[in-house]
Amino acid sequence: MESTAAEVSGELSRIIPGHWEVPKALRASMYYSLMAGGKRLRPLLVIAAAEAFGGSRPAAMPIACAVEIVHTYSLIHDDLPAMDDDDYRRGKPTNHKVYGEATAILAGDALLTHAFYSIVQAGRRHGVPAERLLSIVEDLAEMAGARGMVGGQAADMAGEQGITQLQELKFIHLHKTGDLIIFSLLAGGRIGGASVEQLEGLRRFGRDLGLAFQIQDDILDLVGDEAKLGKATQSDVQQQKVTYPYFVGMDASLREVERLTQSAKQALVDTAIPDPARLMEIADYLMKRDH
Ligand SMILES: CC(C)=CCC/C(C)=C/COP(=O)(O)OP(=O)(O)O
Ligand SMILES: C=C(C)CCOP(=O)(O)OP(=O)(O)O
Repeated sequence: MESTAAEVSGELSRIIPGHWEVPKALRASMYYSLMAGGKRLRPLLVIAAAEAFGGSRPAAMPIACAVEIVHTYSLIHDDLPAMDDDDYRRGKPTNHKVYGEATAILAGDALLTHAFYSIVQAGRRHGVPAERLLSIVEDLAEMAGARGMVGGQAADMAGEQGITQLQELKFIHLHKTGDLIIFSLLAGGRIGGASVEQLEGLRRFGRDLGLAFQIQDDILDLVGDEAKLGKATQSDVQQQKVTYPYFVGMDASLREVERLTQSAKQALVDTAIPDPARLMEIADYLMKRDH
């Protein structure tokens, strides 16, 4: 997983074509957050899902980069004063702290737009059929936008004054975090030529994995090590956020991460996927992660 993540980082480091004339501060700000590290979880899922069906890694790579580009934009915007107002991300000062709010907003905008350019490169350079790319573009527009990640973030912002029901928090988790994880799996599956039933299995896997991942993020927000996480935890912020353990307690939250991870893996067992080992491995790794 580490070497695949390093390969993704290598690709991300040259994502903007060299001959494009891009204002210096904008280019620097985009690369600052893209290259600040991060687990590269979503690209790993794209590649593992593609390879689970015998899909080619070079063909999956532009899609893997696209989802990390969207994720990075979402973190830049999430950290802005108008949203979470965070000072640290991926172990470094947040984008707006270094480049200012205007450039940080524009870097996010440019990254989001660039994701669609990157998806198209899978067709231009690696011959991925246009019909598959159309479905991938459609999925990304749906799952990163108003019905997906942005919708989840909007619900999160609206609930800042106090979420009163676990059901509301689950909606936020499913969309602000889960949808991009589901997208990654579906896109990888599409690159590998997965059938409709197999895509449904990947969707079930992604849904439970995404929920487990965000509950784990909430747990680490309370008991995690800031140095390892590279971002502030609740011990360090003014306003306490309503997180999963707030509703059910820490022990039940840990058990829920385990239950959802098992349920995610079961979705793969129930679906005929030629080689699901790497996807299973990622699920197990995420359950034990400390950053
Ligand atoms: C459209 C936008 C801006 C989407 C942001 C989506 C997102 C998953 C933010 C991080 O959530 P978080 O605040 O729970 O995580 P962290 O602890 O990493 O800040
Ligand atoms: C969706 C959430 C919880 C925001 C952080 O995502 P990651 O934990 O994947 O962040 P990086 O490793 O990419 O920095």
